[in-house]
Amino acid sequence: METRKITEGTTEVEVPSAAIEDKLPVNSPVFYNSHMELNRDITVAATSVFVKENFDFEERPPSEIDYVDAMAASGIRGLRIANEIGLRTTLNDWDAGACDFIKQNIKLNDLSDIAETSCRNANTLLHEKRFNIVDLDPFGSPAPYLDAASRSAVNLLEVTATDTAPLCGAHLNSGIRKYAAVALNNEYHSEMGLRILLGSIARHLARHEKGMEVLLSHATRHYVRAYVGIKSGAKNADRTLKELGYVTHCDNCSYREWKKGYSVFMEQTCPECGTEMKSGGLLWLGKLHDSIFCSKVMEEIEKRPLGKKKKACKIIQTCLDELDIPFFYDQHRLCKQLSVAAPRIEKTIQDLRDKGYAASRTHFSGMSFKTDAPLNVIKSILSNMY
Ligand SMILES: C[S@@+](CC[C@H](N)C(=O)[O-])C[C@H]1O[C@@H](n2cnc3c(N)ncnc32)[C@H](O)[C@@H]1O
Repeated sequence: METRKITEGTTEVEVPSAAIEDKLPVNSPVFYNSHMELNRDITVAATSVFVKENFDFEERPPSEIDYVDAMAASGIRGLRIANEIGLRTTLNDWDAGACDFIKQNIKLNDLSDIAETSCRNANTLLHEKRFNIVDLDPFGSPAPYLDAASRSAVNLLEVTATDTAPLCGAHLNSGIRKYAAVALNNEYHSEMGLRILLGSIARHLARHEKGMEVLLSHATRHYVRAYVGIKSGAKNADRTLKELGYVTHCDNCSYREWKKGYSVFMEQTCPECGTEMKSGGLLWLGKLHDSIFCSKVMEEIEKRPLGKKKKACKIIQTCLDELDIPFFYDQHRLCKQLSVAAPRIEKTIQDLRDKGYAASRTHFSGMSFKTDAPLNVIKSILSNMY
């Protein structure tokens, strides 16, 4: 089989040439997606910050903190964690061909003292063994692995989901089956997807009497990614579950309301235009980022030799600047409803701030913004009628 060496950060791995050349590397015996280098760059920076800043890890050398790359493929993600941060790493994949590549790549990076191969079903491994940090990066949905990962993870859980159709409401029933939640497929569907995933993670952790704190989460290209710090104990689990709730949305005029809680009463008729509204949930209505954590991730990205430094900085900076409330407004959609030309997004944000409201751009979409202003105020500003 023809293979090629590729480098990400300061780590080199050998992968089948077919994995690099194919547009969708489905014909390769081992999966490698170069488009996910950005995701891995952020993983290295975020994991490094978590380890440095975590109280529980004080005085412990990185080689005593264990990280599992539960779906490792070539091993690139976990090898970067071992090589670039020095954590004790388990690289797991149930595919024997992938494990051959992992073994070879451990040797290639001279990491045999801190990295080991495991060739098992991720669920079996995670149900049997606790790891300080668990990383899930499956094909498609992480839903089948969330229970085992929630049981295993002691300090940090990192999850990628590429099944955006169920998460964002495009495949409604699939989303209900996988995440036990109704996702609304409207203009803020990317934020909906991230919040549905976080809601599901919170409920899985709660079963194991663990709460969570969202340190960083983002929706980028075809995937969503979450980094959640774990707080063990029933009280923390109960506190976390209080951040879940429901949203109602009017497709006609974009009015939306959300409420935390399990038995909340919400208006079904839009108070703005009288249209029947749609309800979504259960989803995470808490914060999507921790600003101190994100500032440190930003500094870490700046310091490190990362291939996608510029893009990574842009994502984290926008997350940092983003008003951390649900849900963003799509300016084009609002302007279409009003039959007015869309102004520059900066102007809208400034106008909202000038009227005393909080407003910001959002990492979810360049043509959208977040604000605490009511819909009627936003619309009068957009139509220059305020
Ligand atoms: C998306 S790839 C992982 C990519 C890798 N983390 C990276 O950053 O390049 C998913 C991998 O999970 C493996 N996999 C799928 N289901 C699994 C399971 N139940 N247990 C263990 N590995 C699994 C597949 O063989 C595949 O190599």
